[in-house]
Amino acid sequence: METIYLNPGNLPYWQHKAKQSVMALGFFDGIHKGHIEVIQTALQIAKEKNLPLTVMSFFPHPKTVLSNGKTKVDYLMPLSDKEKLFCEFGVDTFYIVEFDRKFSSLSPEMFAAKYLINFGVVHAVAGFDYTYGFRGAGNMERLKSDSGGILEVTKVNKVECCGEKISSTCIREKLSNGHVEDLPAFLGRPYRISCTWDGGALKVKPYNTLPAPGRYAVTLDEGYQSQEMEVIVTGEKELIPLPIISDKVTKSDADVFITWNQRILEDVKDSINENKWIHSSKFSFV
Ligand SMILES: Cc1cc2nc3c(=O)[nH]c(=O)nc-3n(C[C@H](O)[C@H](O)[C@H](O)COP(=O)(O)O)c2cc1C
Ligand SMILES: Nc1ncnc2c1ncn2[C@@H]1O[C@H](COP(=O)(O)OP(=O)(O)OP(=O)(O)O)[C@@H](O)[C@H]1O
Repeated sequence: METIYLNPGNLPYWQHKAKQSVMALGFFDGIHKGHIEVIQTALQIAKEKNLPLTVMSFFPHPKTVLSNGKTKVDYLMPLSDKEKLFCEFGVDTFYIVEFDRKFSSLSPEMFAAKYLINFGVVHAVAGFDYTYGFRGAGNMERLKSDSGGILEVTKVNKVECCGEKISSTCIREKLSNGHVEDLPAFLGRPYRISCTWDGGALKVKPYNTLPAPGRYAVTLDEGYQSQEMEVIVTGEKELIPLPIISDKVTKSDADVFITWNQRILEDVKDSINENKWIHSSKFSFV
């Protein structure tokens, strides 16, 4: 899979290079079951038409840009994880448009012309609530006419869980309430974040969001080995591993993944007191 960052400077070059494709559209933070339905629908159409599958997303999040940085978005995954998942799904090209004020003020028709038609898109796929263009005025009902009737358009119906639309927003809410055990039903897999282990602390990498304070059962994955353990998330958003680990994790500055299985305790004060020594001394897993 090829990942292409689009900005006004390189747009003509990539428009010229682009081949015909079926394109899935959206921001896709966290890649939940609704997003997967959009990608799989687009993949099926691409196979039927014998065309490559492309995805067009944006970065940073429109809410952050349009609030001049005042609204902070708790990203569910960094772009690198999104890239890996899209690659596994069979996406051929992942376009990431630099979302800035100038781009946001494009009319729906201009977006369709410059970013879809001029990119060789013959069929666009997005969810029932996808919007585009200045003030989000474009929607799935008008995408065909915004493209001058050229595009074929497929609208994916709402994917729900327990009567609720699955969305990145509701996953962020579950995280902020510590309900990590609910997330597999929304994501289709458990919630996972990337960290680095420096031999003394677990540091959360940028564009990953911790759940609410509490004590959690997690799986720590170091690439070649994984182990069940517990961690504490403090009110200061620190991530403290508890030393109840079976195998040794020896490497310092290692990239590790934490999969969140269950919250065991909501109130972390007792857990932190029990494990005071963790704060006072540099420790390694035993
Ligand atoms: C060309 C373009 C212009 C946009 N302009 C705005 C805007 O002015 N205001 C806004 O809130 N969102 C704007 N958006 C964001 C969209 O409404 C929408 O949030 C984004 O395309 C992601 O769609 P999704 O949330 O359905 O994935 C724009 C998007 C595009 C593609
Ligand atoms: N539950 C869903 N069912 C069907 N399509 C969906 C669903 N959620 C999102 N989509 C579609 O997936 C694409 C990406 O959507 P987007 O990134 O806005 O997801 P979201 O989960 O709705 O995010 P947010 O909560 O920030 O609005 C869009 O085409 C959108 O319409």
